[in-house]
Amino acid sequence: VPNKVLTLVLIREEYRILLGMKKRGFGVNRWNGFGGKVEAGETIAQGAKREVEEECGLTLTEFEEVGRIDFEFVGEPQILEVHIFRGDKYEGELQETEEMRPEWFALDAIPFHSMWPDDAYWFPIFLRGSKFKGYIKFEGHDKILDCSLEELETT
Ligand SMILES: CN1CCN(c2cc(NC3CC3)nc(N)n2)CC1
Repeated sequence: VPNKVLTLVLIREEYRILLGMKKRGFGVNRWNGFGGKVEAGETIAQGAKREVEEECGLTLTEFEEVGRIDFEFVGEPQILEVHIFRGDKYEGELQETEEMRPEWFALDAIPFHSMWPDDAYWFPIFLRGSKFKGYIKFEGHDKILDCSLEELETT
């Protein structure tokens, strides 16, 4: 079964990061970056930029892919291949949408208890500016069975 390619964008400033409270669908009631599926005819980066606009109204003007995590769920054949981007510069007005309620968080107050459990493992690598790739196996949506993360060159 081919992987399902998804995007995740974390817009980060010096001392704060932009997250959105997911109001419906996959990951509902958890804070997360912005992202979604990659559509036919668009690159992964174009898909990432589109999802940010759709989910919070901002237009990314500078962003780069910094990580990739393959997620497996016990009992499900399809791997989620999540491409993670750091958003550096943006334009536009932050807005709440049907999908997401955006909010800025201080880097020392990231609400990990209300996020996907894997975030606590790879956010520290992301926040020190490293590139990374990993594989994380879940049982359901709350239990991590295996986690392997590799830090690549430091950007
Ligand atoms: C489009 N979405 C869906 C997937 N996603 C995930 C997934 C994730 N863990 C995986 C066990 C689910 N952890 C974060 N932080 N984000 C990014 C946005």
